Amino acid sequence: MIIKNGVSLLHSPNNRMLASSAVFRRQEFLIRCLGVGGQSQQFNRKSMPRTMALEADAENILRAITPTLDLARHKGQAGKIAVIGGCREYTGAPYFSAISALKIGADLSHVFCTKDAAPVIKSYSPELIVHPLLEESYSVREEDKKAISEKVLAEVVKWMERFDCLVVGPGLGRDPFLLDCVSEIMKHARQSNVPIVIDGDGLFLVTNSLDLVSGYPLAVLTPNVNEYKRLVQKVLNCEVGDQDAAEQLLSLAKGIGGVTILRKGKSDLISDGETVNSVGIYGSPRRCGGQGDILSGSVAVFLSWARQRIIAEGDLNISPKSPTVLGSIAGSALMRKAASLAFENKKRSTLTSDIIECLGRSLEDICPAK
Ligand SMILES: NC(=O)C1=CN([C@@H]2O[C@H](COP(=O)(O)OP(=O)(O)OC[C@H]3O[C@@H](n4cnc5c(N)ncnc54)[C@H](O)[C@@H]3O)[C@@H](O)[C@H]2O)[C@@H](O)CC1
Ligand SMILES: Nc1ncnc2c1ncn2[C@@H]1O[C@H](COP(=O)(O)OP(=O)(O)OP(=O)(O)O)[C@@H](O)[C@H]1O
Ligand SMILES: [Mg+2]
Repeated sequence: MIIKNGVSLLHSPNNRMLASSAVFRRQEFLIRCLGVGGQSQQFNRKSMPRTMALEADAENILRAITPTLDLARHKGQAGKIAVIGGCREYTGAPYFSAISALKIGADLSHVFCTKDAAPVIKSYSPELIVHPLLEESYSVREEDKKAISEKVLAEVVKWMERFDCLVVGPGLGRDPFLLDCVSEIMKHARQSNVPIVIDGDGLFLVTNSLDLVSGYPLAVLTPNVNEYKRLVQKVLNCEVGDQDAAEQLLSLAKGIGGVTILRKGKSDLISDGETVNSVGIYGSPRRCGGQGDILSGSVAVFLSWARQRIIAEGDLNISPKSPTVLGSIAGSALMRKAASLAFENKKRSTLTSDIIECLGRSLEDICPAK
């Protein structure tokens, strides 16, 4: 392993899974430990026993990718996000994700949800653009399914080119017909090179249909404890505790062809199959539902911003380089800072909406608007 200017390269000599993988090719894996200001150190392969994830310099990354506010910019340039989610049972999750994207600084936030969910989501906020497009099996006759599926896809495709990022899954539900339609939407997004953040029931879908994301470098998966467990069982055919956490995440991201995975937990761990970063900024001990939804909207915005900057300016002179990893680190850090701030005020009664209210101030503390 080499640690140089806060960036460490390492490998895992005991990792049979990686060693046996066709893609391993003896390369070394990058683990970021930015901002530690440590001495450069050299390790050879044998002296490094296992993969480690070291803390990312999230605040610097946030500053590097957040666009300045400029009177010359027009609506849409700070990001257009679409959330695919929202069904009869769950209307909060897509709302939390989409409104978080706006509160962080995206210009436009759309929600594509089922017909039942749309009026409810619209009533939470006039800021969101809500499309009542998706259908669940109960409302569709068997003989109409093909035509309806084509209509849904055609409607979403009309908008697709305009989006900087999709978030697929918050409150989507697991209806098979609906998930088939969403698979087609994802295939189209992929053909159009639109980044996709996949969370909640979107992870249920891709765990059962890995081809939807496998090998797509603009995909970010944001599993919670249960979602991660299901992915590990499916892809690595083992259990979560069977391997060191960072090493297992690296194998998993590699196993899905280099997608980025943000494993949520006490510390968030992020890997694209080449690097492992951790974000352990103090968050909140409250685990109320909906915090993962904030995270998905947050990652979508920062990923869009990182990608825009990289396309416009080339090398941003920060590490890591990948826009999906940068977006994940920034999204995680901001969510955790906002959760900590909300908890300071609300303690045991902290709710997801309290955290959303703290997103703006948390970003302002790191990158002031002026
Ligand atoms: N207000 C809303 O509309 C919300 C809807 N949500 C949606 O609900 C759907 C299902 O998401 P879930 O997160 O419940 O699915 P999971 O598969 O993660 O959870 C299923 C079950 O596991 C339990 N569980 C969750 N986290 C756990 C942990 N850390 N350790 C042990 N057990 C745990 C839950 O209590 C639940 O009974 C998704 O579509 C999601 O987006 C959630 O995002 C929460 C908020
Ligand atoms: N033990 C923990 N300590 C501190 N922060 C945590 C912990 N677990 C999760 N988080 C943070 O909370 C956020 C949401 O993670 P969580 O695991 O609750 O997602 P989720 O189950 O998908 O949430 P949702 O209810 O929205 O579906 C993440 O950004 C993560 O950093
Ligand atoms: Mg979730």
